[in-house]
Amino acid sequence: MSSPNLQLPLLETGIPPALPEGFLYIPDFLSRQCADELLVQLLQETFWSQPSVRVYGQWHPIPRLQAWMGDPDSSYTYSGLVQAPLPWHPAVAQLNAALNDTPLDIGAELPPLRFNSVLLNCYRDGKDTMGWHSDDEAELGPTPVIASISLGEPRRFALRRKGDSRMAHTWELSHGSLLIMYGNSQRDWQHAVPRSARHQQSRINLTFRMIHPPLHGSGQQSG
Ligand SMILES: O=C(O)CCC(=O)C(=O)O
Ligand SMILES: [Fe+2]
Repeated sequence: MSSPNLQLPLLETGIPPALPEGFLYIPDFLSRQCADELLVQLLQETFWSQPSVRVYGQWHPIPRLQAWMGDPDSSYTYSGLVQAPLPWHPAVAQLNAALNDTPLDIGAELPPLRFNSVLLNCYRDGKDTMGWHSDDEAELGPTPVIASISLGEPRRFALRRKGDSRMAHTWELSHGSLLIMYGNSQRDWQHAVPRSARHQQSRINLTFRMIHPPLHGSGQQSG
């Protein structure tokens, strides 16, 4: 997949802040055309579902749509349920291959981008959200590398330090952007996609992950 520059206008918060160690943001990872095509294709062709998760003893449907894709051995425990992955959508497999081939020279100790699964989230509009969490489940290993690709309406992404309820960083993840979380990002930080009244369009986010068997994690996400 080629990735010439995206020429998107700078959005209100389009200039990302200086990010803490463990976060790398590349706004123009995909070309505009590639991002447009992927968005339409994945909105239509993904087997989206809206699972329920248990929060303080009560079951609630998650506030967005979701799908897991990956190699057959990459099942994942999510809020106590073992999730078997869907097979790779060809376009998502191609994106994974493109990530594998992406050279990242950021002067940090970043292992190669190798992933065996991807979690897709579809935010139908600004009412769909992702609550504060870290992707720190045991099967992701102690210092997971997660590659997050955003398509569609830019939504605000927020970071806060674990143990501190104040938001420390927030910026919009643009159409076709790539955010890499690595190192101690999941140990030290939580992230979220807050609800937003002014967003009306759909957004898809793909988080590529490497899931290491044995698969005995107890992943909990706060919706
Ligand atoms: O939608 C996003 O940008 C974040 C998704 C996320 O945090 C996750 O899938 O764990
Ligand atoms: Fe996450």
